[in-house]
Amino acid sequence: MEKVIEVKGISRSYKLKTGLKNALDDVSFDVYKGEVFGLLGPNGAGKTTTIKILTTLLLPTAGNAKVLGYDVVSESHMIRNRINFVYGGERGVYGRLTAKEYMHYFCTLYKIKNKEQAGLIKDLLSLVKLEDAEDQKIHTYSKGMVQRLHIARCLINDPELLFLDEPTIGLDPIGAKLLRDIVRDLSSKGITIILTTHYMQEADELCDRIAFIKGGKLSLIGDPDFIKQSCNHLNLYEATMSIYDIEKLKEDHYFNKLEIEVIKEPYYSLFFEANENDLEKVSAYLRQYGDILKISKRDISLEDAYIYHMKDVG
Ligand SMILES: Nc1ncnc2c1ncn2[C@@H]1O[C@H](COP(=O)(O)OP(=O)(O)OP(=O)(O)O)[C@@H](O)[C@H]1O
Repeated sequence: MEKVIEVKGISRSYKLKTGLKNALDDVSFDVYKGEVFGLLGPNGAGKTTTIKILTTLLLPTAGNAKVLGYDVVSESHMIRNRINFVYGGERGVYGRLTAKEYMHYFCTLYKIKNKEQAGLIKDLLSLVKLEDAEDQKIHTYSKGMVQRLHIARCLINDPELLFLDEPTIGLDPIGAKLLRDIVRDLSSKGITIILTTHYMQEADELCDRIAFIKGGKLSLIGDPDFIKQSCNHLNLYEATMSIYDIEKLKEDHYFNKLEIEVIKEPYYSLFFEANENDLEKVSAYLRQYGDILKISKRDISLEDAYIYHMKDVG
């Protein structure tokens, strides 16, 4: 498989008054052509720093990285024309322009020939489902439309590699779904995509492989199933039952990470982790609190795995 990104031991530190801050610490990974690769981690983990280094906007303080075969430090000029990026919640749009005018402006910046601009703009605005709003001024756009316009803009230079940093942040569920559909569409066209997101369901849906990053270090890398399987030892249950002493149950240390949802008293849904792997034994224990209507072991989600692996992050 062709590697489009090769990261070898990159670090990035900042000098602060309080000492040296390691934003990235000896991170290594590869990304293959055509992948949707997710970088997941809490705020301040080092995701944006990684993306800035790979998009040649920031220099690493140690290690090296190649993008499309070129070194991000010494050959950055060879990389820039062949990649593009969108930061979530990006402002930087010119509200008084229409989408078409905005795209023409960027086409000119990207030195697209005048006679090719109209056709390209039409195709790109239609790809991001903005064809009906192309003559509308951008300040009338919803957040989701603005975000899709950013995507259209970053496709002008026909990039082989796209960096999307929290592309669905602040979007409503329909706007976010539209954007995910576009990401899938771009991926099916062979564009390699590096994605950061705080939405685990989104990462699970879109990413071929995922890297967990915390405290500037890469902690786990693999496809979503592999990441979930890393938590196979967790015994997660969900139950629907009547409970007559909910306070007693809340204090029972048999249940870890207990979440309780009231359906209609005395009926509740319970979500919890137990040290016990045997459903029968867990059911027997639970019966002291009431009658069980339904109980099952729950599959491990990417969010479960994320919470487990990030648990010691403050
Ligand atoms: N210019 C800077 N000077 C000092 N520290 C910085 C600078 N830029 C980033 N950092 C620090 O580097 C660490 C990594 O930041 P980064 O923006 O890469 O995190 P992130 O994973 O993208 O977080 P978020 O999810 O909040 O976007 C943070 O602790 C941040 O405060």
